[in-house]
Amino acid sequence: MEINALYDWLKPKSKPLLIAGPCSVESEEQMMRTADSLARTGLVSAFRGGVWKPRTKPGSFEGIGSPALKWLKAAGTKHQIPVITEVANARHVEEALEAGIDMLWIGARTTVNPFYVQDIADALKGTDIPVLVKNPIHPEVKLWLGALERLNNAGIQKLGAIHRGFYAYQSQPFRNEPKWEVFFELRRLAPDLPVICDPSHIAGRSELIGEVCQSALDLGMDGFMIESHIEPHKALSDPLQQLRPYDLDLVYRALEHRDEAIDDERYIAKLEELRYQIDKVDAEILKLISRRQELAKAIGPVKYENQATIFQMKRWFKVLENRKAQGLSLDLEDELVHELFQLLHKYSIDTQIKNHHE
Ligand SMILES: O=C(O)C(=O)C[C@]1(C(=O)O)C=C[C@@H](O)C=C1
Repeated sequence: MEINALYDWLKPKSKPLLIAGPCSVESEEQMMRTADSLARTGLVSAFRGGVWKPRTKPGSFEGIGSPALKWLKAAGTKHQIPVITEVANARHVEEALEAGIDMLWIGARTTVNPFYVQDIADALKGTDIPVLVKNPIHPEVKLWLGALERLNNAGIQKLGAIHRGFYAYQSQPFRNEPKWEVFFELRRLAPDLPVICDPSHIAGRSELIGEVCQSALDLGMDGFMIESHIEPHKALSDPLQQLRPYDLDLVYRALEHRDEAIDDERYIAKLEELRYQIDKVDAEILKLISRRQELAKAIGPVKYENQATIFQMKRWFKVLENRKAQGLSLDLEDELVHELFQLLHKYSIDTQIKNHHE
């Protein structure tokens, strides 16, 4: 993908980038008062505001719709700050462009559907408006990238991704699971793509937003889109996850900044020493995994000759239970051991199936 560098198209008021504004634009007064307060922080590089809101249940507040576009735009014009809203179809795109909205985002529930994304991309042909794409609700990195590629193919080069977490049945303590590993994979596949974090949708509760922001910075994300409302308790959508502008300012200023590359000799020497040891441990792990796979390969024919199933439930439950207990005594997290052995077991089974078919 041909992607323009983030700060070529969005002048930052602060770094990391901060986009903030209400979940929904509810009235001219609410938008303007929120924007006035946010502008006073001197931190906000763009105002966000939802105009068309995709809600889980019918009967919830679904946004003011088109009339709210001009309230959002007016707030931006007053403070000379670009404004961004969510679009979910070609009609939204046309209306947003006509109202002079400066940037667009595509929501998680739209990113999941290539038909919707293609419609939006077609409607954007011939423009060079910046577009940010939220991750699909489920952790499918190729679908996320696919949406960005559709926009890129339509000529949009001012692109970015928004990591807003992933739906999980009973996610705790957050509303959406961060699954940071999906971000690592996105970075690997598209290293030049700006990625910002939406801690409001991950956290779901305003008191957890600082913690999520710090994690995002620790991992090297480029900025944030955070929901902020002048009076969160009166918000018509997502009241629990919106911060007052004053509190947003406190949260942002408390963050500790990090850089991927640090130019300090002692730091580099210490890092290299520890990485050398990690390399050695990894080599041992790989040798052991290779031995485990060899044993799995040897077990396959024994089962085949005796018409036994490859998957052995009782043995597998015992393995898992026993390894978790061993892990506990080595101070390893239960989940780490669980996931690790799930993976080893999966490949052990795969190799037995493959071996049998060869
Ligand atoms: O014990 C076996 O039967 C194996 O094939 C090994 C193994 C494992 O990898 O640990 C793999 C498949 C079975 O479901 C149970 C355990």
